[in-house]
Amino acid sequence: MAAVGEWHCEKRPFDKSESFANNNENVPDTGCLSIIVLGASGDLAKKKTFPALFNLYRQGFLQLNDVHIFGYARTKISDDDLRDRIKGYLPNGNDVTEDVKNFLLLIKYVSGSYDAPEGFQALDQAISEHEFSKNSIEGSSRRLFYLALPPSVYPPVCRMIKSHCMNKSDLGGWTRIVVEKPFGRDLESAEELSSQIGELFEEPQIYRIDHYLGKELVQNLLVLRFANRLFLPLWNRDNIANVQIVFREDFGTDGRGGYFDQYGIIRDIIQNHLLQVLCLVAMEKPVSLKPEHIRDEKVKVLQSVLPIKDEEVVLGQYEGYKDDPTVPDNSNTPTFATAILHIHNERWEGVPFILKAGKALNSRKAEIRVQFKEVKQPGLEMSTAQSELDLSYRQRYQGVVIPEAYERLILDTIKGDQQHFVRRDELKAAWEIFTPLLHRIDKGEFKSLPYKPGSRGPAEADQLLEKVGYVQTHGYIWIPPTFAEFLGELGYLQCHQGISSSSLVSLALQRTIFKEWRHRHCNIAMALMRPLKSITTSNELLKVAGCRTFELHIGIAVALMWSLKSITTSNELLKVAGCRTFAAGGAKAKKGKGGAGGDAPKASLISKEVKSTTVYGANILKDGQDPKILPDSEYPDWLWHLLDKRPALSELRRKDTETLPFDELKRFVKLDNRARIKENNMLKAKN
Ligand SMILES: NC(=O)C1=CN([C@@H]2O[C@H](COP(=O)(O)OP(=O)(O)OC[C@H]3O[C@@H](n4cnc5c(N)ncnc54)[C@H](OP(=O)(O)O)[C@@H]3O)[C@@H](O)[C@H]2O)C=CC1
Ligand SMILES: O=C1O[C@H](COP(=O)(O)O)[C@@H](O)[C@H](O)[C@H]1O
Repeated sequence: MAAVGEWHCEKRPFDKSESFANNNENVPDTGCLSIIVLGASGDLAKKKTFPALFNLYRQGFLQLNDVHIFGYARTKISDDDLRDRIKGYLPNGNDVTEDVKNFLLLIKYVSGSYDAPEGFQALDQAISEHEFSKNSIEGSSRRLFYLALPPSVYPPVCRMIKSHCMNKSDLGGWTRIVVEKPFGRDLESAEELSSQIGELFEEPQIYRIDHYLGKELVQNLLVLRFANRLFLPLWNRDNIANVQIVFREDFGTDGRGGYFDQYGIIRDIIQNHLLQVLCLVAMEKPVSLKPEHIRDEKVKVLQSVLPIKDEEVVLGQYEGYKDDPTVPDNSNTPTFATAILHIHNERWEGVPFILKAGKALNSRKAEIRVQFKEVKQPGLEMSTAQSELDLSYRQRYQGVVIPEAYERLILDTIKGDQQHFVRRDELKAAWEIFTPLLHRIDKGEFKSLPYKPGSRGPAEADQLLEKVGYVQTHGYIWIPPTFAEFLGELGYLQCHQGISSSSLVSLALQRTIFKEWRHRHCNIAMALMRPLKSITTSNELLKVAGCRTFELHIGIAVALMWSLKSITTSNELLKVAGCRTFAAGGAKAKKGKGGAGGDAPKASLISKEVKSTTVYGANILKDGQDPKILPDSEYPDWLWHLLDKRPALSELRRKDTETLPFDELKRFVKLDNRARIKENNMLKAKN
C-alpha cells in the first residue's frame, strides 16, 4: 500500500551475507566475531539468548568459520555442562542434529566473578585465542557482550569489560554491550545507572534491549502508519476515539515471584514494552528511517505525555500471588495495572491512550486496539457499526517463519543498527512518566485491588475504560480464517484414529491449539466450546447463539454438531439454526423435520469414495466445501501429538529439571506451584 513517490519504508536488508559483508554502511569490513553471554548460567540465557543465537546460526547469520560464543558466570561448570543446560531449549535440541552439535561446539564457558579482574582476564584470553586462531587482525575483531544479568551487576561488569576485554585498537572492529531491562527502578536510579555505564561506553556502543521492539508486529507499525495511504489521513484525534495497548498473560509469576515483587507490572511491562509501542503508534513521521530520526520522534511523544492522574489508574493483584514463598505476605506489588495516558499535542489532544497489563488473567495476548470514531454502515439508513482490521500475525501468516524478537535484535546489534534499542534520553523520558506513580505505590499510598486469577482483572479497570470512552463490544465476533482448516484437521484425526468426537474435542480444548481461539476471541470460543463439550445439553449456548447477529457463528455451531454427528438430538438447536441460512449445515437443517440435519445427506448415504477423500461435514462456510483429505505430511505437527499422554506431576518430579524440554518444564513449574499453593493453603487452614 506504499504510495508511489511518497515517504516509504525502505526494506532494510536482512540477508545472510550482510552480517559479514561490507554492503551496508553500518557494517565495517571486519574480523571475526565473539559473542559473550554474561550470566550464562541464568534463566534468560538458556531460554532466550542461546536459542536466539542458535536460530541465527541455523539460518546462516552466524557462521562456523567466523563466530565463537562464550558463556561467562560465577557458577563453576564445564563447557559440556553449559552445553547440556542449553541443549533442551534449542528447537529439537534433544535430538542432537548436526546443526545442534555444531552450534554447541561453538560455545565455550569461562567462570569468574563479576567484579574482580581474574575472571575477565581469563575471558579476554579465551576471546583472543579464538581471534588469533581465525587470523583476525588485532583491532578488527568484533566483541559483543550480552549482559543477561541482574542490573545491580551492570556497573562492575562494564568496568571489568572496559579494563580487560575491549577490542584492542581501532581497525574497524568494535566492542558493544547489550543490557537487559529493567534499566533501574525509577528515574533517579536509571539515570545513575546510565551515568555509570555512560562513563565507560559511548552511546553507540550501548544497546538497551526491549524485546518488544524486536517483535514483527511492532516492527511493522511504522510501515502501517507511514507507508499506507489508508491510515495516514486517519491517524489523529478527528478519527480516533481511543487507543488501547494491552498485554495479558494467563499465568502468574510462575516461580519468578521474588524478582517480580521488587518491580511489579508497571516496571516489568508498562514502563518499557507498552510505552515503546505507544511511541510507535503516536509519533510523528520521522525525517527519515535513520535510527536517530526515529528515536528523536519517540522522545518527543514521551515528553508530551501529561502527568498521570490518580483517578485514571487502577492497580490489581491476583489472589494467590502472595502464596509464593518468595513474595512477602504484605506485598502491595501490582500484578495488574491500567493507566490512561494523555498526549498533549495537536494530533492526540483528547484521545485517551489506555495502557493495560496483567498477569494471571483470562487470556494471553499483546494487542493494540485503535477504536475509531463511529463509521456509517453501508445503506441508506444512518446507522453505524463496528468493523475490524485485524492484523493477527499468527493467523494471517501461518507457516511463515517469523523471527523471534531476540534473534532480530542480536542481529541488529551485530550490524550496528540501534533503531530498535532504547536511547538514553528515551529511557529518561519513560521513567519521568511513571516515577511519581511508582513512588506512591512503593510508599503504600496506592493500593492494589484483589482479582481472581483467570479473570479480566479488577472490575474497576473496565469501569475506568468506560469512563474514558472505550466501548466494549459484545456483538462483534471475529472468525479466524483458519478455523475451517482446523475443523478439517480435527475431522481427519477422528476418521483415521477412530476416536470419539467428544474425547477428541476435549483433548483439543486442553491443548494450545484451541486456546489460541479461546484466548483471542473469548466470545466465539465460548459458543464453540459449549456445543463441542455438551452438545445436547447446553441451552445457554443456544441462547448465546440465538441472540447474536453474527450469523456465521450459528453456521459454525451447526456444522460442528453436524460433523460430530450429534445433530439429531438437539431440536432446540435446530430451531435456532433453522431460521438462518448460512453455513451448509444450517441451511439444510432449516428444511429438516425434527432435526437430523434436515436435507443434509446422512453419513451412511455418503459414498465410500467421498468419505475417503473428504473430511465429511467439516465445512463451515456458506460457499465452502468439505475439506479434502490430505497426505499425512500436510497436517500440522500438533495433530499427531494431540493424543500423547502428558506426564503427571509425580512423574515430572522424578525427572531432572535441568534436562526437561521447555514445554514439560513449564508444565512442571505450573503443576508444582499449584501443588505447593494447595499445601500452603491447607497448612494455613489447619493452623
Ligand atoms: N528471564 C527472563 O525471561 C527475562 C529476563 N530479563 C532480564 O534479564 C536479566 C537476566 O535475567 P535472568 O536470567 O532471569 O536472571 P537470573 O536470576 O537467572 O540471573 C542470571 C545469572 O546472573 C547471576 N546472578 C543472579 N543473581 C545475581 C546477583 N545478585 N549478583 C550477581 N550475579 C547474579 C547468576 O549467575 P552465576 O551465579 O552463575 O554468576 C545467574 O545465573 C535480568 O536483568 C532480567 O530482568 C528480561 C526479560 C525476560
Ligand atoms: O519482559 C518480559 O516479557 C515477558 C513477556 O514476553 P512475551 O514476549 O512472551 O510477550 C513477561 O512474561 C515477563 O514478565 C517480562 O519480564
